[in-house]
Amino acid sequence: MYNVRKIVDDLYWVGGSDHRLELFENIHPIPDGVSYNAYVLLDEKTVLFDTVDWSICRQFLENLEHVLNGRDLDYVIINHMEPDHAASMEEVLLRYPNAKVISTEKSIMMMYQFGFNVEGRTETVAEGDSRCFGKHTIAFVDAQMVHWPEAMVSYDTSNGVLFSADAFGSFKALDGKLFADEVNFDRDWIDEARRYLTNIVGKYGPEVMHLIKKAGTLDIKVICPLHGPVWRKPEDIQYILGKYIKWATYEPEEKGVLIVYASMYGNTESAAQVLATKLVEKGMTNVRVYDVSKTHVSYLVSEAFKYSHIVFASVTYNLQIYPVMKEFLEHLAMLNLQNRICGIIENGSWAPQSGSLIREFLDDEMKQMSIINSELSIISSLQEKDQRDMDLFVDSLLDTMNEE
Ligand SMILES: Cc1cc2nc3c(=O)[nH]c(=O)nc-3n(C[C@H](O)[C@H](O)[C@H](O)COP(=O)(O)O)c2cc1C
Repeated sequence: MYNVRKIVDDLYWVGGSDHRLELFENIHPIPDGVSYNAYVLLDEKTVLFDTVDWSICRQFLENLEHVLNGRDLDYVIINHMEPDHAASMEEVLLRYPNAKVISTEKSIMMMYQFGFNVEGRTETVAEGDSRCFGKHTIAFVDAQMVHWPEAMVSYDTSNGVLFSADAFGSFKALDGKLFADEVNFDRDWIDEARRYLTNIVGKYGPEVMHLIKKAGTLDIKVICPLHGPVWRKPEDIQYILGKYIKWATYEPEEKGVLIVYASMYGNTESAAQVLATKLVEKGMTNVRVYDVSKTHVSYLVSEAFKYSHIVFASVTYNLQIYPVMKEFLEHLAMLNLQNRICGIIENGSWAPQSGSLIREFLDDEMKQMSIINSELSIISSLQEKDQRDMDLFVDSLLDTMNEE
């Protein structure tokens, strides 16, 4: 059965939600599912914007057929070639043999790379080009490295609809609620939107800002992303733009302390909990504590983008940083996270090394990660004798709170 929604006059959502996939990009857990969005414009010509992941291809094709309602499909505009959006393209071209594909040169090259038979059916566009389909004229804007090199966004100059590719997307299935104003986004969606952006696009902050600057010249009324809700209210669009600007410029959303610990037998964990208690007792209640071994790194990355301060508390492991903690640090570096205030707590029972190694990593592999001047080095377990150092550590963290 078809399952479509009208967005504005002439424009329909024909995508779908997927609760089956365990790992997005075979890395990121998606316990709340994900949506794959595609859109159909009915004008003098009919235009499909992007397709969907194989997993919901059948639903998508039923939706497409229903909205076309016996009409032929004239164009397929591909904004992004990642297979979670382009995988069903071939099926569409087989079923609609008159359809032409409009996309960037790099995108069309990738179509051949992925083995799609598009011979004689493609039309290359670049930034500044536009195509008229009747009442609606679509302008094309480069979105290179948001987050692939071939990406573009499409803008309907007649109604202000921006087809934003992966920008402004989110994990989490739609489950019928297509519009951001149909959910409590700041309560129920923001964490999955942040986890999606920071892990999938986080590395490309400058490119996201470049796209946002270009989008700033457009009179955007509706944002139709490839995942997650559609944005149609000015105040909602301002809200998500504000979040994107913070994430893309690596600005923390909140003044607070993210404590991530690596502990095998509970002593470093205990020290992390003592730290949390002392922070709260001194009035800093915006504290989150995570066990690096038990929390998927995509959640830790997302939290690291959210908070202003990060404490890395790690055991030493065969003279190295605990491997799972090192992996977390490497994810942060790969995603270009920067501009955070950090604290380091090390634990070792004969030759503690993790503290100096974490400091070295933050200094050498990341940017503007300022480390508070007091460090805490624990020998096996936190003892009464360590209280003073712990209190100095807490005060040093809090002092930087006021500096910002
Ligand atoms: C497999 C293993 C390797 C360790 N390697 C080191 C080491 O190289 N240097 C050191 O000082 N302590 C080492 N330790 C001790 C831990 O760093 C830590 O002091 C101990 O696990 C207590 O902390 P926890 O209760 O948080 O795990 C090691 C412990 C284990 C189990």
